[in-house]
Amino acid sequence: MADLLSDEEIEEKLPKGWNREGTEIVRTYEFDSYLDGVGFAAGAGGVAEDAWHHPEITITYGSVEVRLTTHDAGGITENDMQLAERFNDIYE
Ligand SMILES: C[C@H](O)[C@H](O)[C@H]1CNC2=NC(N)=NC(=O)C2=N1
Repeated sequence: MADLLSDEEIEEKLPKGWNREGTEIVRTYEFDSYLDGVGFAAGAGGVAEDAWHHPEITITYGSVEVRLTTHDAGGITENDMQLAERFNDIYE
């Protein structure tokens, strides 16, 4: 199981556009259409399933909020950071 990251490590490792909120890291991705957001969420879901590490995804009109934490560890680990980077790769 991945180890919890320290406060300093979290700040240092946060991928572009992501912020820390307690025991989670969060990013809201903006889209021109609702269905673009749905498509992004579907892709993110596939990447998450491959990684066996699952985010909370909230789809609204024009944006998708993604929240990551490592439930097994009770906080933020390297697994969250790596998946956040992969979500950024899908988006960019
Ligand atoms: C039993 C199963 O391997 C675990 O529940 C996996 C599944 N997906 C997961 N997703 C997240 N975000 N954190 C976990 O600790 C986690 N653990």
